[in-house]
Amino acid sequence: MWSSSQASTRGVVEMGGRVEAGPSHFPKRPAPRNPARVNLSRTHAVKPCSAGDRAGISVKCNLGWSSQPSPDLKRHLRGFSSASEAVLTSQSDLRKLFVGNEKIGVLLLNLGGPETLDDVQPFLFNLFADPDIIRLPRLFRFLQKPLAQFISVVRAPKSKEGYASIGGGSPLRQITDAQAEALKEALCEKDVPAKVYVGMRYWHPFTEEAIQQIKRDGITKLVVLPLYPQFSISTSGSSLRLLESIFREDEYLVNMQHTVIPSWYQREGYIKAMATLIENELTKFPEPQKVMIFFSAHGVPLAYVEEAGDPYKAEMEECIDLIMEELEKRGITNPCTLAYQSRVGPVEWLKPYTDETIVELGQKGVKSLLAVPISFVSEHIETLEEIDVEYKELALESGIKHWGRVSALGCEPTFISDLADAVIESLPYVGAMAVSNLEARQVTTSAWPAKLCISFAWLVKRILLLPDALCLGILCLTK
Ligand SMILES: C=CC1=C(C)c2cc3[nH]c(cc4nc(cc5[nH]c(cc1n2)c(C)c5CCC(=O)O)C(CCC(=O)O)=C4C)c(C)c3C=C
Ligand SMILES: [Fe+2]
Repeated sequence: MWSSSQASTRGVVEMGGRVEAGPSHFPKRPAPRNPARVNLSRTHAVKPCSAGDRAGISVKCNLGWSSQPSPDLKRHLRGFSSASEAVLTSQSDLRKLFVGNEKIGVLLLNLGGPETLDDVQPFLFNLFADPDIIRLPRLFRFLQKPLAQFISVVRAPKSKEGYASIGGGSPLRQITDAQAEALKEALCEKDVPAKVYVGMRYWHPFTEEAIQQIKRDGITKLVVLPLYPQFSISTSGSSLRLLESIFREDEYLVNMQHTVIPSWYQREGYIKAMATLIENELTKFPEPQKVMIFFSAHGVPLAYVEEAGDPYKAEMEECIDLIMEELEKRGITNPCTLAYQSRVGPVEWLKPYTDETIVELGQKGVKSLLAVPISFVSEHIETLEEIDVEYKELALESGIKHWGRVSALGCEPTFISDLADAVIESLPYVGAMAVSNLEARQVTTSAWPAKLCISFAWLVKRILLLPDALCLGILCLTK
């Protein structure tokens, strides 16, 4: 098991070994229970399915809607049913998935990013206006938007510099669109024709726009798939909460059958694809077996995990255990370490921090480092600028001689095929939204601890680099 301090040291101390993996192998490992997950409808953890099921599927289908399950789909679902207690048992159950003119849609949820430098400030406004990013006490909710306006205006110049250095905007939209297209094709090849939509949280195409298109297209069964492998309140949670509020207001959507795949970091295809990227990158080092595999995950404030029950850290650690187990099966036994990057604000975030860990590794004599971004499946500002430029420079200054970085998965075929399988395996769970779930979620939300609410003043201080006195003023305001 990982702990904050272990993560940065054990792999180093035990050069040639690595931090011990969890006790079981991943096909049997259940997803940890997740108290903070949004219950949009019937969320479920999709379990890995056998690679053998996928072999030989080469049926190209025409675009359009299927009204009958194909033999391939039946085989998929049968495999899933016997392997992991899926709810469908008979042919007539299977047919229920496709009666009449059912239209399957997949909604990919992602963060979104500014496409031009002019978009940066309004993008930041949307981000900071999100109560899952900056939480204000109920009494001060009316300040959310003015505060977001203020912070976004002050932070924009620094953010713009970052986006300017990676070509003038975020590549997220293009990459996510390409992933959507690839997923549609993969589903089609598996004989499950579906439309794939992209709904971004903070920039175009916004989730609301995707939902309008889903309604115009008359989708009747929707699979909601956040593009974050691990669940966090601040990412998938925020997107699902927004979606839930959109659904609640809309009669069509309340009645539309849907399901949510809340996280999928434990899936075999994803784990194998990550392991392959690492394996390939290791060969580029002069002495591959001596390279420290350095997993760098996006951080979240510690209170999200410790107070609000965010499963993010647990899922991250399990994910890394699984990747290392897979590498071990391939005879790769390099040391590894996990650290968290991109913190904003002086409140404590998940530790160890990436920058501090790099310096420590240098001091401990590590000479070769392979950075592996682990919390996101697209290239973005934090891989292209923070890791490739800032952390690389820091590493070289700290005595690291050889630096490498694993690319984000993007449209890697094993990964996309696995996402398609996740969608197919989720179809038996598609069902109508239960009102009681909505109520349950509202209770969960309002029960979030007050500590999260007041920590925002410190966040604001750090984002704006404000002096302590002013920060204390903001803090007093919120108490
Ligand atoms: C799993 C991934 C992410 C988590 C968890 C996350 C939490 C989180 N982020 C901020 C503040 C900012 N994030 C910004 C950009 C950004 N964040 C993620 C992913 C996660 N964030 C991505 C992929 C991106 C980049 C998008 C792109 O355009 O390429 C930014 C803006 C960039 C900047 O100015 O630095 C901010 C600010 C908080 C506060 C938080 C948890 C509470
Ligand atoms: Fe972020």
